[in-house]
Amino acid sequence: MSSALAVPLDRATFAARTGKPSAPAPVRIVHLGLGAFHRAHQAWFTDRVDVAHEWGIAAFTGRSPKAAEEIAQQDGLYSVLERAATSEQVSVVTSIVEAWDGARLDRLVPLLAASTTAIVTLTITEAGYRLTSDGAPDRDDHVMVEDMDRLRSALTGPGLVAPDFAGTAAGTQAPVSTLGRLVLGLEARRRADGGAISIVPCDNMPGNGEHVRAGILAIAQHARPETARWIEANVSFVSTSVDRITPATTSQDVALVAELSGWIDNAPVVCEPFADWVLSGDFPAGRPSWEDAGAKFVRDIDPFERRKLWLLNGAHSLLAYAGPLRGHATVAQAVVDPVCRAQVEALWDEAVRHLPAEGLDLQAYRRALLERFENGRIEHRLAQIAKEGVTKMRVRVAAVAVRERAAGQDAAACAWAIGAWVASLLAAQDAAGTGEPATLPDDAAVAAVRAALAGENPVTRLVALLDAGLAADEAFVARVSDAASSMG
Ligand SMILES: NC(=O)c1ccc[n+]([C@@H]2O[C@H](COP(=O)([O-])OP(=O)(O)OC[C@H]3O[C@@H](n4cnc5c(N)ncnc54)[C@H](O)[C@@H]3O)[C@@H](O)[C@H]2O)c1
Ligand SMILES: O=P(O)(O)OC[C@@H](O)[C@@H](O)[C@H](O)[C@H](O)CO
Repeated sequence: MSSALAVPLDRATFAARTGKPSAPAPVRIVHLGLGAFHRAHQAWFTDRVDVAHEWGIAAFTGRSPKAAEEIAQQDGLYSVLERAATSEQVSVVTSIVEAWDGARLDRLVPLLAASTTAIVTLTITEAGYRLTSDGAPDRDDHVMVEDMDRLRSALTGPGLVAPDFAGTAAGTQAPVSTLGRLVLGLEARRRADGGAISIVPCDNMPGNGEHVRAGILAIAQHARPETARWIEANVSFVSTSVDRITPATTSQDVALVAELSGWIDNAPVVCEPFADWVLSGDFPAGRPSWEDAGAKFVRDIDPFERRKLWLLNGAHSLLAYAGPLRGHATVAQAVVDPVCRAQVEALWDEAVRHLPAEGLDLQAYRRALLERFENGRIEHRLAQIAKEGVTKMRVRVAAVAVRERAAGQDAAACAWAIGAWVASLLAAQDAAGTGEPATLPDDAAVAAVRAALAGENPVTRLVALLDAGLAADEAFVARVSDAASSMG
């Protein structure tokens, strides 16, 4: 269809054209972090299975209100453009029924308190949790530190929650971090006797359910021990491994969606056809039958998580740093570079030594990953993946290196990947010239990265940001240093 004939996407027009219900489903899921991935994954899974129209999602942005404003103008509707190597298709997702700025605590808190709300999902990026690697609130993060104190005075003060919550939200006591807001909402649920609920983090972190549980309990314990006890007894934390390559949407994608579908949609998402969701944990207040769209519910999620983080995400991070140094801008370009590809394969050889041989079909998984990476219609920018390198490299590559070294191996491919990260930071610093601060990729740990780059033995100090044991391992650091020099 010509995009000139396209019409704005909204619920009434969509219902009239398709015969689908025009009334939104009731809110039973709250989502925090209304970015591209939520729309391509959890909202898409829910949309596919919710034939009875029972599971509406109220989605909140994490930082900027922009995505919420765009989607709210379309009554929550948006298009998913699935791009395979040789074909593409567009579908409209209707499961998001409300879209809000995350700062709208006057809507968030009552929803979290309502007994009709059964599930909270999150995609706020790894850094957005503001936790240390062991799940403790990050005391070096001033937002987290200030929120913990705000919550302590808010939770012990009178008149915090509904019906007069809007006034408090505008006041100084309102938390600004996502976990702070969540603890506030859980306290409101406790006071409202809203019952049990599941929290389902969907970010790329190992043991994400347990990790977030530890953080939320520590924040609540600091604010009000009674809140922490209620959370322990009533909140189920579900761990997940999530997978669907979803790059940031471009203006060309917006135009293409109008051309292919006839909808003027200012908030489409683009992703690959592949989608995977593995979950482990309880849903005491119910859940959509996500398994009908291919989700898997397992007892032990650990092998699935490690396979995905070490193979898919590990390779992504390797390419994100090595690729630009070799002139590439996207995953599809970098993965066909013979040097990068050989290093990806070598990294995978190291990682699979620490994965169970049974049940994961590792050879087929690796072959499929290469095909997915080579899909040139998915323009996955390496610069997007390179952000938050410290958090990502810790769990995607350093975790494998630690196991390799403990097993007496040289961990050469892990060292090469970490060397690429180091080389990219050193190159950014050099590019800045004398006296100018380097323009480094976004990273919550950027101050520590800058300090490491400015001091003596920058390679050792950078490796120390990933793992102290690796930094003390002279042979390993020498390999990282050699790899970085060969790329610099
Ligand atoms: N995009 C993918 O291919 C993909 C695949 C699997 C998992 N994920 C997970 O989803 C996360 C989000 O990816 P996306 O593609 O939706 O990104 P995005 O940039 O489109 O959206 C990120 C969302 O997180 C929020 N956010 C960012 N930093 C935050 C902070 N410090 N505090 C609170 N909220 C914050 C933003 O406001 C936004 O709502 C990733 O970091 C990853 O953990 C993404
Ligand atoms: O989303 P991030 O920033 O955690 O990581 C970038 C990519 O590695 C990631 O988004 C993958 O594309 C995704 O995990 C595939 O399922």
